[in-house]
Amino acid sequence: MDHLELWKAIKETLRSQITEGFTFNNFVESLSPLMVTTANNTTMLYLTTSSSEVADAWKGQESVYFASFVTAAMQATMNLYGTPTFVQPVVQFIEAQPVVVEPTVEAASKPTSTTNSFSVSATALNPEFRFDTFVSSDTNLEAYSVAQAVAKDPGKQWNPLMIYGGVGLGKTHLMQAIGNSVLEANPNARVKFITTETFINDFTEALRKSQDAVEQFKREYRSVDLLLVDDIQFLADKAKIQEEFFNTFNAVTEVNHQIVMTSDKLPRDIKGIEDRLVSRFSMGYSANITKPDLPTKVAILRNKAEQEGLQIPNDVIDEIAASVDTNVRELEGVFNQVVGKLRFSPEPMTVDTARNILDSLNFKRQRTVTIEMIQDEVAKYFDITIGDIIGKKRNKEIVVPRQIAMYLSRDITQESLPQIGRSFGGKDHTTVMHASDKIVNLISEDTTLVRQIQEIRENLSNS
Ligand SMILES: Nc1ncnc2c1ncn2[C@@H]1O[C@H](COP(=O)(O)OP(=O)(O)OP(=O)(O)O)[C@@H](O)[C@H]1O
Repeated sequence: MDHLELWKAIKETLRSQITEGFTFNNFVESLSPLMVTTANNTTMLYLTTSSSEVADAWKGQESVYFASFVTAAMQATMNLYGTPTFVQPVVQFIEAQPVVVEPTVEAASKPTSTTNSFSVSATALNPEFRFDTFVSSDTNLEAYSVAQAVAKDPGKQWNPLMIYGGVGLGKTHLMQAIGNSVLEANPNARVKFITTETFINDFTEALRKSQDAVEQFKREYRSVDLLLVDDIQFLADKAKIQEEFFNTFNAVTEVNHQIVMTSDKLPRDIKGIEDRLVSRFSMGYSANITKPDLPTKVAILRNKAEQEGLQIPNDVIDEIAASVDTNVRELEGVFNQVVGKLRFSPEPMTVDTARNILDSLNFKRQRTVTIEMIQDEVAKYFDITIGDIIGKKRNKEIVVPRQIAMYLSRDITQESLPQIGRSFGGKDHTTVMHASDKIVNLISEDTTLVRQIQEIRENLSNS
């Protein structure tokens, strides 16, 4: 769907949902779609307005009202078309002439013409990705602190900086926060943010065009003060591109300019990356970001609500945070959906209405499962006693359930091996390790065991 069709469909949705709101209609009518892009599983719709009042309203206090309506309608429209991405409408003020919006990854990487002209891509930094909008906690503190140090003194101690971790955990946010911070301190700094995909596209395009284009590619990629490269795992198995990246890397770091990269894992764990690149990447500092715990998720949502001027009851925020256990991108997406739907709903914004919406979106509150709960469930399932589970009997009818309980305790709870051992009648941590390894090995060949474990898991989540 292009930006025109998407905006038309959104307007239809808005029309069918809004009964009052003359001002709102004026607001919607003053917006024009500029382009739509999708990156990092988020679809962004850029809208422009020539009304400074509308632009101010979008940014100011009224944004609570306008933005959440437009976001919810955009999400509803995308859902209708079966596109499960997260959405973000962006409104920009333009004066009489249209402004040129810097192309994002996809737009930028497309060839702009069929002539021989060549230009490398420029991707704008997201102005929202700043240090002050990033919630730091134990799960990202190391990356957050080093990123701040790099932003303060780029090209010095931590070069290159590699931020690695799972999908949607804030790697791009932190990396761009460095860029935004460097530009704030020095607006003339040459900061270049690209995804690895853009690098590959640019280089391939330059090779296809001419030697001059390749020279231009080299000049532009190598003459930066700060190079931010997202998702370098996509360099894997691309020998020619890796060679060019290696040269770019050397050119930038040799003159003490800074490189920051993100990746889904440590470079040495990415298959298909040449050793010399792995060794270069390991020269600086690698910082890991892991999944946020519950207090961090709550803090992220409170922060978001505050930034957007939304009055959301604390228990509603807690309920959303406890229900999404994947990553921050999904957490924010679910938050937007729940808050958007609550706004359309005639029901008051309570934890019960939020719960109903979460149920309809298929998000269940994650309960904290304890070792004791697992022992209890396993004992019930196999019709034995807790005493058997934590005791020392060696007959098969007891030993296998005990091993299953240890395996599940290791898999589901956050407890350490020694702690699990203590909870099983003071056993050694190696006993727990062997027991759960045994089950892991058996799972691959024993379908009855797989079914039993599955049923116990289901019982645990339903109890
Ligand atoms: N600690 C945090 N505080 C505030 N917002 C966060 C935090 N972590 C992640 N986010 C938000 O979550 C969303 C996803 O983050 P981001 O795009 O940086 O993830 P990523 O790790 O780069 O994911 P991917 O691997 O898919 O590229 C962004 O909107 C970001 O602002």
